[in-house]
This record gives sequence, structure tokens and C-alpha cells, in this order.
Amino acid sequence: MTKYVTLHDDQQPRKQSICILGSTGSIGTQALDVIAQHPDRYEVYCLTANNSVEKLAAQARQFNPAAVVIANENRYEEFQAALSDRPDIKVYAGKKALEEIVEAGPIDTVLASMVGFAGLVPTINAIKAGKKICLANKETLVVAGELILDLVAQYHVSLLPVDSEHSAIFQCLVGEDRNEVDKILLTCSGGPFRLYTHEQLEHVTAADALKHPTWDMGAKITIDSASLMNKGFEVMEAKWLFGVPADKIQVLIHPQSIVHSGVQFMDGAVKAQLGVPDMRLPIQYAFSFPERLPLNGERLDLFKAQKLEFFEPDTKKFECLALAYEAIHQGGNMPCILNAANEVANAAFRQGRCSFLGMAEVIRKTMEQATFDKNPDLDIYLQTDKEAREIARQCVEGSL
Ligand SMILES: NC(=O)C1=CN([C@@H]2O[C@H](COP(=O)(O)OP(=O)(O)OC[C@H]3O[C@@H](n4cnc5c(N)ncnc54)[C@H](OP(=O)(O)O)[C@@H]3O)[C@@H](O)[C@H]2O)C=CC1
Ligand SMILES: CC(=O)[C@@H](O)[C@H](O)COP(=O)(O)O
Ligand SMILES: [Mn+2]
Repeated sequence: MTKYVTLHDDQQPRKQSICILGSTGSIGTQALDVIAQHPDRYEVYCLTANNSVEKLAAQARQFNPAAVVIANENRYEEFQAALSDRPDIKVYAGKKALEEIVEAGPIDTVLASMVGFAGLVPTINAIKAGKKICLANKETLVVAGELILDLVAQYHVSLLPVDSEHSAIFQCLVGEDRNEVDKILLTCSGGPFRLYTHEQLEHVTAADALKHPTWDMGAKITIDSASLMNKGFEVMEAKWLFGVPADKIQVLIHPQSIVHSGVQFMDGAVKAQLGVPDMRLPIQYAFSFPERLPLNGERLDLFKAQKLEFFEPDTKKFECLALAYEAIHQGGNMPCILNAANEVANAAFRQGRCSFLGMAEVIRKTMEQATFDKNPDLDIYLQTDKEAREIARQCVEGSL
């Protein structure tokens, strides 16, 4: 029995008290929309952001959390001033405060929806504090999948996927505990450059890459979708979440983003989950599992969708996907190196300091030069992330 169904004397389900890490982002704001649709089920214990002082303060006024954390300490005074008329809301600042707030006693569920490596330590702390984890922050599993799964088992916590494909796979696997998976069908939109030639890719800009054909998401993941690094990360995420080796995870380019992913079983049966591209469903399902709750929003109309296409990905044209497979093959801390280099290259591309194709070059060079460790622990991941970022920065500057 999952621990969220705690009944009061009157047999009404107790409200699930939620901490949202990264509440000002794309996933965070959609999670608040889900919570607003079910005030009888969910309440907000804590909201966090990095720099978005005004947005976080506005969210705090609307959702009345017990605590709020702004990760950038330099924004503390400004943030405190913005909520000075709300002494009932505790205001904290800094990376350490953010990493520790997840341990607060009243929290049932932590939605890990910060972006990047910064999400790793708070997620680990939340697991160790016995919280239910709704995981959007895929970088956590990319970097330290084995460590996270070991901790989840050791602390007996629930880990629910939020990423749309992994939520789809999870939904297909419900009730199939006794049945062996033949392969996972992991769909991918192909991004805005799906039909571009290599020559065209030499000239694309961040503004072009930020126009995702089907999903409206934060800037970092949108660039990862354009380079197909996002799909490489999702192969790793699926491998850890569902215990399926990478060679049994088939990536299918599906430009319509209607089939969110599927599973083929030993008898050849394929189950898939379909829907409009809207993250509120996977967010809500992670909160409410095993129940389904009503959700306002657009419904899938298959007559309107008309055609559903599937193609093989081109790993020569999209080298980031090939690099992700290489990192999976090498194992150890290589996915951590891949992730750190990607975070640096992705940011540099957005700032116009690196070309689109240059991102893969930076990542490849960093993978060649960073110190490899076959059996990393958390300390090694922290060191690896630091070292790989430094190498990647130098690659971006063209000094290596
Ligand atoms: N968006 C989507 O549809 C999907 C996202 N995901 C994953 O979910 C995660 C969040 O993505 P998304 O919502 O798009 O990202 P956004 O960039 O929209 O939001 C990121 C959030 O994290 C906060 N944040 C950023 N850096 C830090 C930091 N160093 N310390 C503390 N907080 C920080 C931001 O605060 P601030 O506003 O102050 O910058 C913001 O609240 C990513 O890992 C992504 O891969 C997975 C599937 C789909
Ligand atoms: C919404 C979501 O889950 C994203 O990870 C999405 O998958 C990105 O689209 P791509 O398939 O283009 O990477
Ligand atoms: Mn996804």
C-alpha cells in the first residue's frame, strides 16, 4: 500500500502535502495548476526557485506554503521584502537551505522539477527522509541512476516518473508485474530540425532550436530535444526506472507526439499511452497514482490527429544521441561527464558562444579528457561534475 493514502478518523483521505523544487519553471507551474484543480487532495508545503523572486512570491501568495526557498542567496533581501507582509510564510535562501527543506516532517511528496545536476542532492535528501518522489528532473537518473535506485530500495520510498514518456511506460506496466517486457518503445518528436541536412544544422541558432514542434517546455530541455540529447537521457532514465537494458529500448521518431511511449510484451502485444502533448497529465498521475483524477484541459481527438508516423532516428546527423549511447556503454561516471558537458554546451549555445553542432564536439572532447571512474559514489559524482564542467568550459573557449 503506498503511503499517500493515510485516512483520518472521518475516513476522508488526508491532503497530500507537496514540496515543489523549481516551482517557477515549466513543470513547476503546471504542477501548481494541477494542485489548484484539486484543493481537497493536495496542499503546498514548500515552493522553491533559483532567481525568480517575483514569480515565487506571487505563487506563495496564491498557494500559502509554510516555507519558500530562493536558491540564489544574493536575492534573499529582495525576496524577504517581497513577502514582508506574510510572516506566516518562512523565507529561506541558499543552496543548503534548498537541499535541506525537503526533509521537513509535514512533507509527504517532493516534486523534483528543478533543472540540471543541481536537482541531485535535494532528491537524495528527500529519499533519505522517506518522501514520495515525483521525478521530473531526469538529470538525477542520468548522473546517478544506480545510486538513486539503491537508495529508493533502501529507504522503501515510491519513485514516480513525471517525464511524459516514462509516465506512459509506467502506465502501460500497471498490472503487468508478472509479465516480461520484450522491448520498450520510446517515442521522440525529432525536434525542430528533424528534416534538416547536416549543412543546414551548421547555421541554426538558439532561437530556431527553442521552437519545439509539439511541447512547450523550459529552455534547457528544449535545446536538448533539438539535439536529441534529451532522448539519450531518456534511454538512461528508462533503463534505470524499468530495469530494462538499453538494447531493449527502441527510440522511434514520432513527429506528432501523440503516442507518448509504449511497451511490447513477450507475446508481441503492444500497449501504449496516447494523449495531447500536455505535462499536466503525467504530473497529476504521479501525484494521484494509483488513482486517476479528473483533469481540465484539451482531450485527444484521433480524427483530428489523422496520422501517426514512426521513423528511425539518425544518430549520424544527431551526434548527441550517439554520445549518450557511448556513455551508457562505458557506464561508471561517464553519463555524469556527458551530463556536465551537455549543461555547459547547452548554456553556451543559448548564449551564442557555441554552435549547434559544436555542442556535440564539446561533449565528445570532455568525455575523452575527464577522469573515468568505473564505480562512482556521490563524492565522485560531485567531483566529476566539477571537473567535466571545467573541461567543457575550456572546450567552449576553444583553448583545448
Ligand atoms: N518542461 C517539461 O515539459 C519537461 C521537463 N522535464 C524535466 O524537468 C526539469 C525541469 O524542467 P523545466 O520545468 O522545463 O525547466 P525550467 O527551466 O522551466 O524551470 C526550472 C526550475 O528550476 C529552478 N532552478 C534552475 N536552476 C536552479 C538551481 N541551480 N537551483 C535551484 N533551482 C533552480 C528554476 O528557478 P528560476 O525560475 O528562478 O530560474 C525553475 O523554477 C528538467 O530536469 C527537465 O529535463 C521533463 C519532462 C518534460
Ligand atoms: C514533454 C517531455 O517529456 C519531453 O521530454 C519531450 O519528450 C521532449 O520532446 P522530444 O521527444 O522532442 O525530446
Ligand atoms: Mn520526455
